[in-house]
Amino acid sequence: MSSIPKIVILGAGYGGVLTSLRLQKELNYNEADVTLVNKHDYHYITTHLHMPAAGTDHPDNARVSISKLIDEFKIDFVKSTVVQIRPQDRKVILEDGTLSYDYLIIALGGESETFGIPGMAENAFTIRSINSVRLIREHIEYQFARYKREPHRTDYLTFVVGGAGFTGIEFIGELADRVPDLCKQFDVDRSLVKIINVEAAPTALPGFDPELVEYAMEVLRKKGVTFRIGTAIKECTADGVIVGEGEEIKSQTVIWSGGVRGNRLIEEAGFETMRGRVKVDEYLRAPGHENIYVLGDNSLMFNPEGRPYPPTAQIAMQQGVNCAHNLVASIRNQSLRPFVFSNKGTVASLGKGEAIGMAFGKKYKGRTAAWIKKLIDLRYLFIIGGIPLVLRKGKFL
Ligand SMILES: Cc1cc2nc3c(=O)[nH]c(=O)nc-3n(C[C@H](O)[C@H](O)[C@H](O)COP(=O)(O)OP(=O)(O)OC[C@H]3O[C@@H](n4cnc5c(N)ncnc54)[C@H](O)[C@@H]3O)c2cc1C
Repeated sequence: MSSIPKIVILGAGYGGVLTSLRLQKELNYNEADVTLVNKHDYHYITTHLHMPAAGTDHPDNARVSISKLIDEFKIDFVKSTVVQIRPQDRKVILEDGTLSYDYLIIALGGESETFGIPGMAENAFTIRSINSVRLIREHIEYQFARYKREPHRTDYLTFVVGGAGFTGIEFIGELADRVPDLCKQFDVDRSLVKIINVEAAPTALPGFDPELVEYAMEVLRKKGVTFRIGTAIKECTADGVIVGEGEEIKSQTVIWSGGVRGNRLIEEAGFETMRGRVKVDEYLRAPGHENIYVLGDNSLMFNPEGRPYPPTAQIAMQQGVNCAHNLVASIRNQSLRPFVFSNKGTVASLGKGEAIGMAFGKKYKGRTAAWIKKLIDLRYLFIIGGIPLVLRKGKFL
């Protein structure tokens, strides 16, 4: 190891940003050389992306410039795309250069998991980044404009959302709120617009309390959403989806939110993975690599009952804090701290003023849950950017 250890953090999402912020606070001058690499020069607030995707908010409100978050005197930021991780050489290959490291933090976020459904990767949209939601937002408006030119094509006005997990449900809530405005803007009869949610599992929002799930579905049904729960999508084509026993739902807009996997670069680097996620040790390190930490959607950890923790921003943030602590401890030859997840609860938005959630050991729904969701979002802004960021972005959340 060189005299000043080199720490390279891949990805400025929830895990990467929290690791960076903690390191810049805890490390002493010249104790380590820290580099943060990210595809874009902004951090995006993934938990907010369902709004710009549906068009109920502007994409800019879901992103923050990285230079406003980190202290560039303490952390070098490199805007680049990682193309290869080479653990055997302790190097990371970027699209425009190479970085060597003593400690590596992999926090590149997840990718959409299509479970091999034919045509899904090619024909469906996914809600994963600022660029992906810009596309969805524009596409939705375009369908209304197209319908006005070809009024026999009602498939332009049919929106299929695959998956009734967190992302799918939050997006549907926003889309259902957006539709009346679009109908007004394009002089379209609301009854012609269909929002269909198709979910293979026997319930929407698995893991949520059944009473809250029923409430959520009722709220969304009242907004005009049709649920096809317990129905698998067999294929996605350029003309729609094939579901169940071969029924075709014609649609020009399929949004897939049915699954998340880890980043492909991790498998390609030779790490052992399950759906692209590395089963990390109690200190968040990849097995056999004491100098490589894997966080957030790229890591796999199990709860005391032996079930994997779902990939969430909440766990990614807590892992970032723990990872920074362990990096500093490693450099100072102190003992590492095992990661213990502290579940603060989960809230799913159902559109304006409506949400369901479990927090502080209690169930919440309606306006109260929507307020808790807002508080969670504001807390996040405060953690990463303090009061100035809360004042700048908070009003949009
Ligand atoms: C619509 C939606 C709503 C959600 N709502 C919630 C919620 O309410 N609560 C909750 O807890 N979780 C929620 N989640 C899940 C949560 O957003 C993720 O679990 C969380 O973002 C994971 O954090 P991460 O640090 O692993 O990765 P991410 O936050 O995804 O960050 C990964 C970063 O790596 C960058 N990157 C990727 N590939 C490369 C590359 N090759 N080179 C360079 N940079 C790269 C990306 O640009 C990104 O900045 C939601 C997810 C979605 C999609």
